[in-house]
Amino acid sequence: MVVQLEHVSLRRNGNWILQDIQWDIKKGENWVLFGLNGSGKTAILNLVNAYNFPTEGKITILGMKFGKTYLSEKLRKQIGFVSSSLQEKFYPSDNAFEVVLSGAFASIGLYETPTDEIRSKAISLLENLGCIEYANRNYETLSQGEKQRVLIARALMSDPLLLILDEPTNGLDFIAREQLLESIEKMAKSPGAPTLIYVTHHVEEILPVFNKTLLLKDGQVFAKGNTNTMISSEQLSTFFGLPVQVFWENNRPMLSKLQTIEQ
Ligand SMILES: Nc1ncnc2c1ncn2[C@@H]1O[C@H](COP(=O)(O)OP(=O)(O)OP(=O)(O)O)[C@@H](O)[C@H]1O
Repeated sequence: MVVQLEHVSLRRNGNWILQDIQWDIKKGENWVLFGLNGSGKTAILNLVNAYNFPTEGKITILGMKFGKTYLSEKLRKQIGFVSSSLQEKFYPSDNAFEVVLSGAFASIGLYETPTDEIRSKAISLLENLGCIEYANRNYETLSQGEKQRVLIARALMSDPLLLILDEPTNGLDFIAREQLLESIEKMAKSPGAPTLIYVTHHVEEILPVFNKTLLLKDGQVFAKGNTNTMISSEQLSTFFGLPVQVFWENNRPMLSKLQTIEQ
């Protein structure tokens, strides 16, 4: 089991943000965590990353039970995390290559001298993710889409067993989004790829490699299972409380509403 959440609940300022979450992620599965704004997606990720501890319930990640202790450095490196909120944390003067290299040391900024092996690994990840041509550019000069790809390459430097992609297409235009999704699909299909969790509130971004989906609503699991059953007109109409239609084209879903939404 890669991730196991057993009856997990989280309370903040007197409110239950998550309630009784049951979620098992097995090797060979890639999950979409789908929910509207405020449904608790970030709260779940913060638990899986061990940034927060649950108020109730048990969490086991990569065979390690989380208690009220810090994660070992080793386990921390086995969980990759890519989020647009990370983009602000790098030193503007670091180039893309240095940002990727820093992933080998789980550091922001480069303080250790990378070995030749680490350097060649960074180069091949930059190539695989289609960012080699801007490897020497300052990170701050890259577009949002370019930054996201560099961050994925960085996360892969430590050979994570679990990689969390938190709304990675935020702020991307259609072309940049599709390019990023293609890179993610290629990476997910490559040998030794990590188990993926893809967090989104856009149905259109769900790639065929994401065979499982958890629908999160108001801090609770609304439903979970195979993506094609979860992302269906029937299931999503109940989920949104609004009649919607899901169309599948080239193994990708598209969503359209069937009536006006009352404000
Ligand atoms: N420290 C806190 N105290 C009180 N409420 C909180 C706290 N942190 C989060 N919340 C609330 O918990 C709910 C879930 O928040 P969370 O950020 O996990 O949602 P989300 O699904 O990631 O949303 P989005 O898609 O908008 O990022 C929200 O209603 C939020 O206001």
